[in-house]
Amino acid sequence: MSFLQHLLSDLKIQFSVSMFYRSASFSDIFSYTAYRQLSQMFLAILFFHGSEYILALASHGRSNVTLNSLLISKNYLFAMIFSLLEYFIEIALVPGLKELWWVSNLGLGMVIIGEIIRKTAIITAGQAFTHLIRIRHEDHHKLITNGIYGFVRHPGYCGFFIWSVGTQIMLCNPVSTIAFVVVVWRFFAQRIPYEEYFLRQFFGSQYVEYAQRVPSGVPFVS
Ligand SMILES: C[S@@+](CC[C@H](N)C(=O)[O-])C[C@H]1O[C@@H](n2cnc3c(N)ncnc32)[C@H](O)[C@@H]1O
Repeated sequence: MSFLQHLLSDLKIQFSVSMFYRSASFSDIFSYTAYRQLSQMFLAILFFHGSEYILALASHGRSNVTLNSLLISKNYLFAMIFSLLEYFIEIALVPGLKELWWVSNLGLGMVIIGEIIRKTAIITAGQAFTHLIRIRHEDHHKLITNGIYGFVRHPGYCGFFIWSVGTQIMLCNPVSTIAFVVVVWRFFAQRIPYEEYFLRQFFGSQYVEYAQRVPSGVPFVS
């Protein structure tokens, strides 16, 4: 073997060895678990907000859509930052908690199902689905009772509830899971009666009959 071949093969071995040690120490700090769960979280958030915005553009047109349609409020940002802090603290102190893969995969399933329910609602309602609750009737606003609205009256909220709680179960975050259930449920428990007050004004007995026949889709909200 020539000198050059020796040198190249030495370099190859050293490179492989250093790669091995690099990834070994890297995996001690940023484990596969953290990498996978945080990537799933990042993708879930990116897809949720991106698709909300794109569907709002498709239904209402560019001139009627602002960045508010990304649905990123201060409270929401606070909740997500809190949940990431919880995740990092727990993975450092009790890493075994994050290894409950059946829990994490259940959360991932909820994220996917919640997303499907919400986006099906947005597509079914079309122009009737506005991010701000309508308080004045517009001629083109028709009552939607078909498709997914035939099973629950508030599939958009039902989907978001499942999606948001699912993100926290996916991260195996016990504190944020409970906090998200309480906060998101309270938010919809107040919003639904307010929204339905106007829907009854717009559609009268047609809405009353619909509300009697079809459940809200948010637990314990009639
Ligand atoms: C953010 S969207 C949520 C819709 C619904 N609550 C849901 O969860 O799928 C709120 C807008 O949808 C309208 N809306 C809600 N239910 C509706 C229905 N069944 N038919 C037509 N418009 C509806 C309301 O007037 C409001 O402006």
